[in-house]
Parts: sequence; C-alpha cells; structure tokens
Amino acid sequence: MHVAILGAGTMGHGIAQVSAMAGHDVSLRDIEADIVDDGLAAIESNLQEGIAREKVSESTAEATLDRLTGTTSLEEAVTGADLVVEAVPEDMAIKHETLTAVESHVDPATLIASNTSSLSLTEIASVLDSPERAIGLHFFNPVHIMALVEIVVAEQTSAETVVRAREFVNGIDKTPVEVADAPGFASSRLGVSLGVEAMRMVQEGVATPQDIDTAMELGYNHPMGPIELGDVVGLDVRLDILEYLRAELGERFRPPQILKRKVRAGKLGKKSGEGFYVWEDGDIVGTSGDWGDA
Ligand SMILES: NC(=O)c1ccc[n+]([C@@H]2O[C@H](COP(=O)([O-])OP(=O)(O)OC[C@H]3O[C@@H](n4cnc5c(N)ncnc54)[C@H](O)[C@@H]3O)[C@@H](O)[C@H]2O)c1
Repeated sequence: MHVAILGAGTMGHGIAQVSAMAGHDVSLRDIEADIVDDGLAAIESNLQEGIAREKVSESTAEATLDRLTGTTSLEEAVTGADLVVEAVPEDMAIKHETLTAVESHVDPATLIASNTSSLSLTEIASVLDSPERAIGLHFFNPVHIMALVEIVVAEQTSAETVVRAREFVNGIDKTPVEVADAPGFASSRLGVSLGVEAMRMVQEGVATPQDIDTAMELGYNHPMGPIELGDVVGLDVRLDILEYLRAELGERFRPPQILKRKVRAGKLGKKSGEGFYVWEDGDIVGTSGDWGDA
C-alpha cells in the first residue's frame, strides 16, 4: 500500500515510521526540506535505538528506510496514495486547506485520515467533495512506542471507510478503538477528567502531587500519575484542552485556578523546567513550592 503522511513533525515522522516498518511505501511531506530531513533523521535515530535495544533487526531498519521517501511537494506525496494521513498543525484552516489540496490529486477510493487530537472530524471532513472517505486516526506520542490508535468516525464516514481504517491500524501492529466524533474522543476526555480532578485535589490540600500520583500508580497500576502526566504533556496544552471541553461539554471541565496561575507564570511542566514538579534534564528533581490554596 502507498501511504502519504503530511507533516513531518512530532507525529508525522512517527506515523511514517510505523507505516514503513509494516511494509507500506511511504511518502513523508512537509513544507520545508529541512523539516522533512529532520523527520527522516528522527526515524533513522529511532530505528538505531531499536537495534541497540534488540527490538528491531538491522534488516528491518534498512528495509524501512528504503520504503521511505521525503518530499516538499504535496502533489508528489499523495499521487497514487491509497491512504493519506495528515499530521499538520492543529488548526482548522490548515486542515481544510490541506485536505482540499489532497482531494484534488487523489483517486476517489483514497482514504483521507486526520491525526487531529481534538478538532471535530466532521468539520474537518466537511470541505471534501467525498467526505465519506474521511476518518480520524488518532495516534499517540511517541508513535513507535504507543500501541493505541483511536479511530474517530465522523458523521459523514462510511462503514467501508471504517473497515479499511481498522485493517490499516491492525496491519501496522497497533490496537484500534472506535469512537464517534465527540469532543475529546475517548482518551482525552477521560484522561483530562482524571487530571483536572487531581489538580483540584492539590489545590484543596487533599494530598501532595507525589501522593496523588503514587496513589494512582500503585493503587490503580497507572504507569504515570495524573499530575506528572499533566507536566509531561504541558500545562498550557492541558489548559487549552480543558477550555475546549468546557465550552463543548460543560462546567465539569472548568480549569482550576491553580492550573491557570501556573500557565500564566510560564510554569508549563517538563518543557519549561517547572509545573507541579520541578524538572531538570527531563527528570523530576522536586515539587514546585507553588501549590495549594490557589
Ligand atoms: N504531539 C502530540 O502529542 C500529538 C498527539 C496526537 C495527535 N497530535 C496531532 O497531530 C497533529 C500534528 O501535531 P504535531 O505535534 O506532530 O505537530 P508538529 O508541529 O510537530 O508538526 C506539524 C508539522 O506540520 C508542518 N506544517 C505546518 N504547516 C503546514 C501546512 N500548511 N501543510 C503541511 N504541513 C505543515 C510543520 O512544518 C510541522 O513540521 C496535530 O493535529 C495534533 O493535534 C499531536
């Protein structure tokens, strides 16, 4: 199968990697040659790490790289593709512009997928002449490690498109779950619910961030507690998702003051060095003094 991936950033290069590893011919497209090169280099580095960890054989790595082509031409990337997956920025106007361009170059049977993590698939698909072939394939970061793909079914998506999307996801060795196009899909809605309640508990002085995280890690076998996860994802990203879910689904997603205050102070979590925890070189080295009674 020929798979075209649009956007070679965090998600796009990962989706290209797992698709090529599964035997598909992959075109990876971005708007600048440097970004395409960085995406391809990131794939090579992931594969080298896989070899070092004895998870990937030398021959698989070589064959994977052979199946990958980078380009800055959208037309070149998508022409002849059986599946196009867009992983361009999370902006409806860019998604619309990208999908309109895609549709003008592909066959009627080409599946058109979006990796959006929060936008309405139904709205994304609305610009297509044949929106029944649109579907959400919501991968998780890092794509080559995370097993889940949410298949998001838009109002317009046909049953055949869902079947083909499932086959693709199973074929690249990921596990699909199917969700209707509802705000936050399944994963973000539930994950964010837990995270926001944990932040409220910190704010109310119920327990420290470490004790809340330990409770979920040891009591519920979560690999990472909800407060640490918020710091890893980025508190600004968490806040944006909460504002969106609050607008769509109601007050239960109202962002707590402690989160707003941290974001306003530039305490965004791991990436800025401080969130609910203090971070150094990617590791937690302490707890932020700024918690409780916000
Ligand atoms: N980062 C995550 O953890 C994550 C997880 C799941 C889904 N997503 C979704 O995946 C999509 C991509 O996110 P990302 O984190 O990979 O972003 P990113 O910024 O790392 O990559 C986006 C890429 O798209 C390119 N781009 C910009 N404008 C473009 C255009 N007009 N046409 C084509 N390419 C363009 C950029 O150069 C960039 O390389 C978003 O919809 C995001 O919501 C992200």
